[in-house]
Amino acid sequence: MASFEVIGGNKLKGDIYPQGAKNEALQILCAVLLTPEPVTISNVPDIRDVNKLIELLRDLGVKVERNAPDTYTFQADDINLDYLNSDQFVEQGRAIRGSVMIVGPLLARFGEAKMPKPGGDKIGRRRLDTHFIGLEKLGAKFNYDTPDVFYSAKADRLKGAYMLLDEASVTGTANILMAAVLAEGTTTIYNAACEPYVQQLSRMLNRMGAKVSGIGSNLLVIEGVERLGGTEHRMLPDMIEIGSFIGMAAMTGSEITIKDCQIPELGLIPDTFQRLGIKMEFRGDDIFIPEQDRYEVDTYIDGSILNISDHTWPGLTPDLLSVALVVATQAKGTVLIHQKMFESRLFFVDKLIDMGAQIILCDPHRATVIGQNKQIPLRGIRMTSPDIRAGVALLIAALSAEGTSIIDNVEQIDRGYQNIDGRLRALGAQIRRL
Ligand SMILES: CC(=O)N[C@H]1[C@@H](OP(=O)(O)OP(=O)(O)OC[C@H]2O[C@@H](n3ccc(=O)[nH]c3=O)[C@H](O)[C@@H]2O)O[C@H](CO)[C@@H](O)[C@@H]1O
Ligand SMILES: C=C(OP(=O)(O)O)C(=O)O
Repeated sequence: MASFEVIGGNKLKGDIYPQGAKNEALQILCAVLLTPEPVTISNVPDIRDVNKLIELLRDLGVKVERNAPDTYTFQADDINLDYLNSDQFVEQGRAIRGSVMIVGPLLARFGEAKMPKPGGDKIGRRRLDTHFIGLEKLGAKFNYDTPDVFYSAKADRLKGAYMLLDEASVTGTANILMAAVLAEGTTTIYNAACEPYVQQLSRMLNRMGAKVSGIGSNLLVIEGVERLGGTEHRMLPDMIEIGSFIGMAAMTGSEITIKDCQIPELGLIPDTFQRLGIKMEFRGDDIFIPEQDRYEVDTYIDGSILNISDHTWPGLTPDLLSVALVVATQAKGTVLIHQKMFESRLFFVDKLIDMGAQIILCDPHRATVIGQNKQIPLRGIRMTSPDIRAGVALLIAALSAEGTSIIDNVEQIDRGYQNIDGRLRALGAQIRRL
């Protein structure tokens, strides 16, 4: 297990480029299974979860060529379905959340798929009913009854259907969409997730010859086609990384420019940090965060305490609440952070409390943060990164803290942040991988 040693309290300065989006990459990579033709993808982040999925695809028979550090060509013209029965596949599938999205494409193209319970963060219950019920509506038959939680599914040609999802699951929508594009007839997915990731996937599928409409809304209509062809696709910048950098700049009182952000795709993210008091300027497509020694939390119009909570897109993504929470610890004012979707994502506040933050964990979903207005800085401690976003929030806390912090289990951070220590050092951070 690797660790970071962080000597906090330094101001950072400079430009930083966000990596390609992790959660988009996991969808887009699975979509290469839908065609025997080459698919070239650029702005692919060099992070653990994405590299693990690329390895899984390669082992499944996909030809993988790395044309540049962030660009790959994939060709799925010789898939070895027997690989799905191997122990190695089970191990790979269990290691990442995104692996579940091979099921839709495999069912659509080959009529069968297998899948262990996928991995990802242990941040609460992460059920897959939405995926499976949607695929069943298209005609797939699932077998769930295995003691080692290994799902298998079969289908003759899938048939389009109407479905109202019980929740707007992000990976669930992507999985069903990737199956529906090759189904016979029309599929309607109502209460679909509409994150930029799903929009990007839909546009890529259309470039491959699919007929997806309603992109960006919660009503997707898909007219099935016989086959899909190759395409080129460029990943969006990672909006969660952009939000993390905004929070990091504020906590460390640093002047930072986040380059090429595709600002129109960020939804409520900039607004949320502005409500926490962080000043920013949009300079073309860059976000400039000026040096600020203090920032003050907004209240509602009637003067009541601000509540920052997650919601399905276009609401605020749950993946940034840990960062918003850590930023609030040094703001002037009080904020209620309400994590509605996941029940185990706020427990990391214990570590922030050990660092001196004033937080009341009201219940597993809600924490009240009483900001210190930078009068009492956090202090460095030794801590463990419990999940990817809590990990980055603790890293931001450590960068702002007085003294030295050690963060253990940084593999969690490496799942989604490319060479984070190197990139932060380039901004002047004192961070070392142990
Ligand atoms: C690989 C990937 O892309 N992971 C993301 C994806 O996970 P993933 O696709 O696994 O998450 P889902 O969208 O399925 O659901 C996330 C959680 O929110 C709950 N839920 C979901 C929708 C809803 O309308 N109401 C509701 O309560 C679900 O029950 C579940 O507990 O989306 C999550 C929600 O944005 C993000 O945190 C993850 O980073
Ligand atoms: C929870 C996340 O990832 P995963 O779904 O891969 O666990 C995340 O990206 O914040």
